This record gives sequence, C-alpha cells and structure tokens, in this order.
Amino acid sequence: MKPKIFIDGEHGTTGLQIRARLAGRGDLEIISVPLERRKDASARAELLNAADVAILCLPDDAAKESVSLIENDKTRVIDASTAHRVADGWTYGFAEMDREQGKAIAAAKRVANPGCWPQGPIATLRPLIKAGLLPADLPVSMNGISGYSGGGRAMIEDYKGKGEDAPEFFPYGLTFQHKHVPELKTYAGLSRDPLMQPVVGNFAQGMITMVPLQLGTLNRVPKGAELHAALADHYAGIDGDVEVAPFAATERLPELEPERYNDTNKMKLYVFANDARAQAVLVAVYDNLGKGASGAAVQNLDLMLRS
Ligand SMILES: NC(=O)C1=CN([C@@H]2O[C@H](COP(=O)(O)OP(=O)(O)OC[C@H]3O[C@@H](n4cnc5c(N)ncnc54)[C@H](OP(=O)(O)O)[C@@H]3O)[C@@H](O)[C@H]2O)C=CC1
Ligand SMILES: CC(=O)N[C@@H](CCC(=O)OP(=O)(O)O)C(=O)O
Repeated sequence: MKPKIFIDGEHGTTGLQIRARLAGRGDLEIISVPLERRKDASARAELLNAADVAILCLPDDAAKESVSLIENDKTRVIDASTAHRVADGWTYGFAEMDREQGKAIAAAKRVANPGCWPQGPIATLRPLIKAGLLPADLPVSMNGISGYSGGGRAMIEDYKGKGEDAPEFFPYGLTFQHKHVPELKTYAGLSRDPLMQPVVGNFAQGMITMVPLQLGTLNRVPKGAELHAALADHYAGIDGDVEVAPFAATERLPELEPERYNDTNKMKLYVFANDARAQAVLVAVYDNLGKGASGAAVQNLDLMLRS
C-alpha cells in the first residue's frame, strides 16, 4: 500500500509548493481537503487520522490544533510552522546539521521543519562551535535578505499589489524578538540570544543569510582557512543538499545572489575572511521556499518514508 500523505494547509504558499514537488510521485497517495473546507476541523481531523504522514503548512495556532486532532499512534507529522521547533518530543528537521540527524528524522514521529532564516546561520555556526573554533558565548548577529514569499500569502499579495511602489529593501524585526531567535540559538549551540536583522526585498523567492564575525577578542583567533576547513570537513561527511564553496579571497562574487538556488533544495555555504583584521563573514545562499521550507519538508518526508 502506498503511504497516505495529507498536506494540511495545501492551498497556501508552502503547501502548494510541496504539492508541486510531490506531483507525479507514483509512490505516494496524496489525500486532500477541498479548498472551501480547508478550515473545517472535522474534515481535517478525518484526513489527519487517515494519513501516514501529515505535513502541516499552517499558522502556528492551527498547526497546534492539527496535532491535537490526531487520535492515533500511526500518523507521523512534519510541521512547517514555528510552533514546535524547540518543543520536547520534536526532532528538528535540518538533516545535514549533524551526522546522525538524518537518522533521527527518519525514526521520528514528530518532525519540526526549520524556519527559513535560521537554517543558514545554523548551517555555518553549529559545526564551528562544535569544532571548538568559535565559543558558544560569542555575541552573534545575523543579517540577510529574503524574497517576499517568506511572508506567505498575505505578504505576496501586498507586494504584488504595490508593484513598483513596493520597497526594494525593507528591514524589519526591529525589536529583536524575531520568532526564529529560539531555534537559531538552540540549534546553532549559542548560549546568548543572537541578534537577528532580517530584510525583505522586492523579489518573490530566494535568500541570503550572513553572519559577520569580529574574532579579535577571542582567546584564540581562528584563521579563515581553519573556519573553512572545519565547515568543509563537516559537510564532506554528510549526504545531503548542503555544499561548501572553495575558500577564496575575493572582493565580489557574482554567484552570491539570493535567487540563485530557486526551486531547488540546495544550500551553498561560504567563508570570507581577513586574517590581518581578525574578521570573517559566514554566508549561506538558498531558496526560502526550497531548503527554507517546502524542499526541506519533502527531504524530511523521504527520510521518514525510507525508515
Ligand atoms: N513562506 C515561507 O517561506 C515559509 C513559511 N513557513 C511556515 O509555514 C506555515 C505556512 O506558511 P505559508 O504557506 O507561507 O502561509 P500561507 O498564509 O501562504 O498559507 C497558510 C494556509 O493555511 C490556511 N489556514 C489558515 N488558518 C487555517 C486554519 N485555522 N485551518 C486550516 N487552514 C488554515 C490558509 O488559508 P487562508 O489563506 O484562507 O487564510 C492558507 O491556505 C507558516 O507557519 C509559516 O510560518 C516556514 C518556512 C518558510
Ligand atoms: C520575509 C518574511 O517575512 N519571512 C518570515 C519568515 C518565514 C519563515 O521561515 O517562517 P516560519 O518560521 O514561520 O516557518 C518572517 O521573517 O517572519
């Protein structure tokens, strides 16, 4: 029998992308709620309990409701919302973050799909902190730019409605309480709250995250080549969609543009450094709707179905 997959929120931005990525998959049976009944709890409960895997592409409160509607031991869940990312009993769905994380996801009943912003900084910081090259108590800031699809249907409609009048570069999160701070802190392995300074741009899809590092105050200042070697070593041992670019000193790199990996599940990491200044920047380029959401959800689904 083919595994039954229910995408709760299948008519929203993330849900539609997951549907598109699963279209033509003869190994799965997609079970579905009609558009007009998408918020009907009894219709969703029926499908949630019939599914082998339910993928939740909903606002946080609705995702929590969906989990509470599951009354059996069989239905496994991938939650794309922020609701369960640091919750007990949930496995964080970033398969490449550790050597064993893919196995943990494969065995899990409840998987929290990562947020788009934290994945890049986690991908770079976690291996470097684990390798002892950066201390856990390093004060970390991150910045970056995301396409407006990161804000879901409401933001997409807002940007499309404004057209040319939409801001090209719009910083937000200016109270420094972005909803991704807890998962970024937890999975990067930081002991202090990171400062997140996101920007949304006037383009639909794709993102870049950057973590600037002032290394001069550390007891032992790592060289750029050491940071790069530790990252390259981590990802060389892990099957997945994260790649580390060669270490190169360069003023500008044309491939550093946010839309570069759109419609893929790829994430590419870079280390830029100036040893004389004891400064470095860790960069990640990926698709907010790919590795940042729907692509990661499909990657996690495949891991879970193989177990
Ligand atoms: N967009 C992105 O880049 C990313 C999004 N996410 C997360 O994924 C989740 C979905 O986001 P996204 O797809 O962007 O959001 P959208 O707003 O585009 O889609 C959400 C969907 O859920 C429906 N919905 C809303 N409330 C309920 C409810 N109570 N019961 C059932 N369905 C409901 C919405 O219907 P209606 O539109 O009619 O309200 C809509 O179809 C969110 O938690 C988001 O934070 C995660 C990573 C990245
Ligand atoms: C551009 C934009 O607004 N992006 C969203 C993040 C999208 C995302 O990752 O959402 P979840 O954590 O809910 O899954 C934001 O910063 O709130």
